[in-house]
Amino acid sequence: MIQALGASQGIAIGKAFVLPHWEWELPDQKIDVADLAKEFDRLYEGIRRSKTEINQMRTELDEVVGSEEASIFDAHLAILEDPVFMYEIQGIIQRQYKVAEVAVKEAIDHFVTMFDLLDDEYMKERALDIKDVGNRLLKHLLGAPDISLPEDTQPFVLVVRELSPSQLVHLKPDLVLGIVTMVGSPTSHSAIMARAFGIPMVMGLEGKLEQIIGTGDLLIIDGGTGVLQVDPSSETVARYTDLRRRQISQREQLLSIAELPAVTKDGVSLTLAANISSLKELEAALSNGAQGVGLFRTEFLYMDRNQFPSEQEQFEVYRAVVEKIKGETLIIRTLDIGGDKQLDYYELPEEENPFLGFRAIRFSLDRKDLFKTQLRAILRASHFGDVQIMYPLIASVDEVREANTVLAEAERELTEEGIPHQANIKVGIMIEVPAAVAIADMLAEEVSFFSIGTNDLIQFTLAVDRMNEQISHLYEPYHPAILRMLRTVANAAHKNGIPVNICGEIAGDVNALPIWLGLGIEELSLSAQAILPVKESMLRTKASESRQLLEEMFRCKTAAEVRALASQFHMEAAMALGNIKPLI
Ligand SMILES: C=C(OP(=O)(O)O)C(=O)O
Repeated sequence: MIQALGASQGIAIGKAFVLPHWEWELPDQKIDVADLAKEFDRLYEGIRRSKTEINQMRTELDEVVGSEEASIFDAHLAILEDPVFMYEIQGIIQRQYKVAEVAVKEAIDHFVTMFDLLDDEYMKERALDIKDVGNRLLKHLLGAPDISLPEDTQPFVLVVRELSPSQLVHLKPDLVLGIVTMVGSPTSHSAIMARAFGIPMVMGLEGKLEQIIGTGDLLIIDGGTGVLQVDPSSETVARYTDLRRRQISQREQLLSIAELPAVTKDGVSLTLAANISSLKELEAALSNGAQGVGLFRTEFLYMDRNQFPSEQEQFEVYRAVVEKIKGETLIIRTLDIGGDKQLDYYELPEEENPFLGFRAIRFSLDRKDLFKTQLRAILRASHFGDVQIMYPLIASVDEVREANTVLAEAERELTEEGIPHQANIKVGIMIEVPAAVAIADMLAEEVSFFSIGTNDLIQFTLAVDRMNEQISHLYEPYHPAILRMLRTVANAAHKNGIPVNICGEIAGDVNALPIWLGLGIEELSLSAQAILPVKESMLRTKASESRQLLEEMFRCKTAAEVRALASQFHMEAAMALGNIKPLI
């Protein structure tokens, strides 16, 4: 068994097809000075063909999975128009008299090496984009065919060193059972698209691909746990076949509770809202019974494009979302850029610790022009439904007040311009910085709700980088320190009569449900796939028993003890109903 990173849920069992690395032989010749112009013409023709092809793929993808995913190709077009990339290629041709193919290859290698050295997940993804675009350009210059997948064979599990979005777009979901890549992280564009296509995927295998898997090997991949089995025994195949069948039928059965209210056995309700970053994700969330949106990560509207989105563009998206959720609440988080989320068209300063740096509300308060544009768009959308605003990474009362001053200005402007919007829009904050926990009582007096961003709160509290695989075992949501922080925040909020939401990934862990019920949390905001499992858990859980369990958890000194209590509670409730049997 090999442990990799789970990037797209689901189990795939099938024969491997190992995609060869995209490498071509390049002509080993120099050009005459007199032929320079001709060589540039060849380069420009290659660029033109590459752009046409990318535009075609963009249109195809738009039809299949939607414009959000298709916009990945805007980043590819931007590379072909990037003056720095182009100067590098032109410079090599002009100064070293190298043919266009060699110049393109050297430019790709130069930028990819530079980005890889940065040891930054985002830049590594950009390196992958450059390689993808550069290879396409090379293909056109050389007149080489596309590397194609077997079309007329049985469905297979695709194994590839790294997979670019443009390779992924050509995959036929009914032929590709699953995907294994050596390189990449679950936040990469390829992983996002695999999830959109519903193809199970594991990423980040260590070692040499060809030493691990060969074409024709039988593979099992579990995109939920990140487990990969190469040439498994017949017992393992039978076990995973059964697990796969049960996962599929569990998902189908769960759909039957999509319309039921999320209420515990003893009548306590908890709103189960959705975390989304696009309209496309909203559709999946709604079909899973989401009650509104608890976290709209707006930064994705700012990514994969060439400039900041205008007020009108943002307004149209926010309005479309609030209209789609029909009377439910939409919580829009203002731009949380920085950290691992960068913009191609705006250079954020290079930082030693970007997660602790110039990001989120700090960026917005520095660029009040951009912040006000976003607030105006949100306010305008608030005329069409229940929209609330949420500021990210708040660490002080001052930040809330300063942000509210910009909000008041935006509101005044709209009033003066006669543009309709909701008066006194509700404003809440993310609680994700330990300082905000310590002053939660003071912050609670300033805002209408809290939403605990456990992803960041855990990394900051435990001093464990959430992106660092080497210390991922220390990233522990069930740490007693985290439990205590959650209690501090819940108590401060409830004392001031404001609700508390949880929007970090831990909200989707069914074992954690008694913690939320015990603390009296009002809303969980979840990814689409997590909504129904959590609801199912709620329907067979008693809030009164959860409160007792939480008391016991608070007496535990280690995360392992807390975890054991949580999972035992969950298993007992499930087994009592006879709807869970141990999976493995
Ligand atoms: C929801 C959160 O924010 P992010 O978008 O950074 O995951 C969080 O930190 O829990």
